[in-house]
Amino acid sequence: MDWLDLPAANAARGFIELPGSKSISNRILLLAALANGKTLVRNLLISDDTAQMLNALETLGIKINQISKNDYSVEGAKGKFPVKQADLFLGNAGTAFRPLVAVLAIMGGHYRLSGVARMHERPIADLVNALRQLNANIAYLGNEGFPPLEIKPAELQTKAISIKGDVSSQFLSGLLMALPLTDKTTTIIVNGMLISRPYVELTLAQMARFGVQVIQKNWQHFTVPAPQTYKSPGEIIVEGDASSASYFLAAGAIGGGPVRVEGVGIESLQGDIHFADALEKMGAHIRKGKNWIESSSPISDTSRQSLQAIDLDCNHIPDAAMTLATTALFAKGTTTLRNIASWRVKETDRISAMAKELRKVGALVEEGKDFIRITPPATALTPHAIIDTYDDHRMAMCFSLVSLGVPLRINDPGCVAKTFPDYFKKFAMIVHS
Ligand SMILES: O=C(O)C1=C[C@@H](OP(=O)(O)O)[C@@H](O)[C@H](O)C1
Ligand SMILES: C=C(OP(=O)(O)O)C(=O)O
Repeated sequence: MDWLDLPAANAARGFIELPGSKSISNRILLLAALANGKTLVRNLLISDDTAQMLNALETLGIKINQISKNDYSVEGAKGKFPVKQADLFLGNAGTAFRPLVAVLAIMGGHYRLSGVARMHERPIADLVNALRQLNANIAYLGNEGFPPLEIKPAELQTKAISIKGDVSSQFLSGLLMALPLTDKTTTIIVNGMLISRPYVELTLAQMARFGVQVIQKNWQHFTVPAPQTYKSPGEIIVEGDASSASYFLAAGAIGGGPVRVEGVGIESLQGDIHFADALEKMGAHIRKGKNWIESSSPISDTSRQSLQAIDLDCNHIPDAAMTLATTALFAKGTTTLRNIASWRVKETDRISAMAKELRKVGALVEEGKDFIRITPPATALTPHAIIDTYDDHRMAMCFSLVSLGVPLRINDPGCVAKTFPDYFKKFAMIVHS
């Protein structure tokens, strides 16, 4: 295993152009592949997760051309993938795996979908159960309730279906994107709590860009008129990734700043732009524009002051909330991040991984089923900790912030390739000693 030694830095300031949003990139690729007409996708995120989606779509017979580094043209297949039989490997990309299961279940072909070992531990039963209500033919090839899956052709029955929303919003997003392609209108009822709601809003917004409408009564009741056709909007520019922005904004709030991220701003639909509001609650100075956000440390008349701890329900920002956990190391008091049960079924058990690694730098940490509580060490952070990253890009990126206090080693830094391959190069551009 390789590692990266980060020296201690005492300031953060600068400007970062964000890579494209993972969530938007993979939605746009899928919808462009299903659309009528050719779509030019600009500023696509180039990372493991988007590579999984691109490879899968090409395997399914979609013609995709790379025009320049981040610009791709996608030839839409008018709602039907040309290839009717395929084995797809999707790594650990939830934004590829979940929507593709939903779309392929209604495609009338024979498909197998698998991923890395961790993907085979990430639940998918709620989505499979919803699709089975439509009479989709889906079998578990390994453990019941988890990938890998096999999908076979089936005579679909359209009707009202229900889905649970408390494990992952990606199941509902997948259904919403797939159902317009069926023959008849379906109603979806969400049973119980819907977590990570901004991602469902993002799904509906991307579908609307392709001319497809969903009638929504509230967040528990959706009617998907069908058949509908996705129509290429011609050109789409993918906005910057708001979750990736969180590390730089936190650095600005901890290390003086200003740090400005360019690519997302007040008009963004990505839920993770609200990470900036959480930083503001901690005392950071935040400025926002149409296409940028900037952070600086709290300033008093006389000196730079430290951040304050917060107690926050993080259900709306599940990914950026992880950044709050390491930012809490630089805040006065005890920070509690609540309503984060989904962390346990993502790239790793993120509550347990975060607790274990935070303790290595001297924090006092309490964890529960759906919360984490962090008190920074009374004196100073422990220098030279060796941080394990659990093949979780966000663990690696979050812990880079510790270098604003003390030097540390980050094991397997390459795991950032899932969403941000040149993260550490960009991080080095804004930290100064
Ligand atoms: O739909 C999406 O693009 C995502 C939804 C969220 O997952 P959950 O809905 O499982 O919380 C988020 O954590 C993930 O990184 C991306
Ligand atoms: C949870 C994440 O990824 P996925 O899309 O694989 O669910 C993430 O990027 O933090």
